[in-house]
Amino acid sequence: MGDQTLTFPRLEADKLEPHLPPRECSTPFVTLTFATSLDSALSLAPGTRTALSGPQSKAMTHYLRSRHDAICIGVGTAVADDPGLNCRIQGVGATQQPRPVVIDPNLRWQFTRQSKVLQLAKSGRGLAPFIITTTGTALSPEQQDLLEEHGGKYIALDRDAVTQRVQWRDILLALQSEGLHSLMVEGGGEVINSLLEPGANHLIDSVIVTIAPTWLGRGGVVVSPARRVDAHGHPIPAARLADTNWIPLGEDVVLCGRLAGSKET
Ligand SMILES: NC(=O)C1=CN([C@@H]2O[C@H](COP(=O)(O)OP(=O)(O)OC[C@H]3O[C@@H](n4cnc5c(N)ncnc54)[C@H](OP(=O)(O)O)[C@@H]3O)[C@@H](O)[C@H]2O)C=CC1
Ligand SMILES: Nc1nc(O)c(N)c(N[C@@H]2O[C@H](COP(=O)(O)O)[C@@H](O)[C@H]2O)n1
Repeated sequence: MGDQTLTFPRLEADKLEPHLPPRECSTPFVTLTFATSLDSALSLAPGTRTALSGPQSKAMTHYLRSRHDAICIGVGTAVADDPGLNCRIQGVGATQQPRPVVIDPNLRWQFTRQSKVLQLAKSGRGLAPFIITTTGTALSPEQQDLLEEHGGKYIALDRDAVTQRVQWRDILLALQSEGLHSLMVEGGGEVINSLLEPGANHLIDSVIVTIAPTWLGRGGVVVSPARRVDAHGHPIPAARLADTNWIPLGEDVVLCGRLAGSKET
């Protein structure tokens, strides 16, 4: 995605409104949003940045960023994309920028002063990231200083005793205590697939997916949550959307909905 200022028409924004966090929300509102190909791929290969959204749906993503307190990605995406994670919608100023959140349990992201997200923070066009890591992981004092100099910080959380992962519920609670009440989870594949699992998907309030009219081919990073089975061991769908709204935007279509059965309505 480039650096130019974007606009998103009011008419299209109104169609998204039922799928967005309320202007004031106290509990964490979670929007799962990403761009996918027709073969459910986020990118051509692991570690590869791939443009899928057309100009209109790209502007839509930035409009979504303007409507959330924070944007969450996994360390795989941070390393692959060197993302900016700011909002480039015209008129959105420094004080309205979302907080980037990077889940990096093992401190694999070797960001530098040249990393895009820090450059944007330095120039007042975005915020420095909060990096979710795990308790007991040795922080590098140099990385910590660099992060804090730009206004970011590390947040260390305990791993779940069984999965050895940081639990989504704990991430949301930690962000809430930082005053971040709405989160858009952008990716990548592992992060999205883990959020769609039965133990976590009740935390998702809204799903907004850009579908681009292209097949990326095998070998890409794919959104495909773990297979579920019924009481007899027969396969059942992993998840399904309800209350769907399909919004054509240029050559893409934006699919909005909520996860069927994961929350009481
Ligand atoms: N089209 C789109 O909209 C988007 C595309 N992308 C693309 O996706 C690709 C990256 O995806 P991927 O490689 O899957 O990496 P992810 O960005 O999903 O990061 C995965 C890593 O995050 C850490 N992690 C922490 N908590 C969790 C959790 N609960 N579940 C899963 N992972 C967790 C793990 O790190 P550790 O192994 O150290 O524990 C894991 O390896 C890139 O190519 C990027 O361009 C990314 C975002 C959006
Ligand atoms: N909505 C959307 N469409 C695509 O085609 C994409 N490749 C992505 N990727 C996500 O956006 C991040 C890059 O953001 P910046 O432009 O650098 O701010 C990238 O890291 C993915 O999270 N999204």
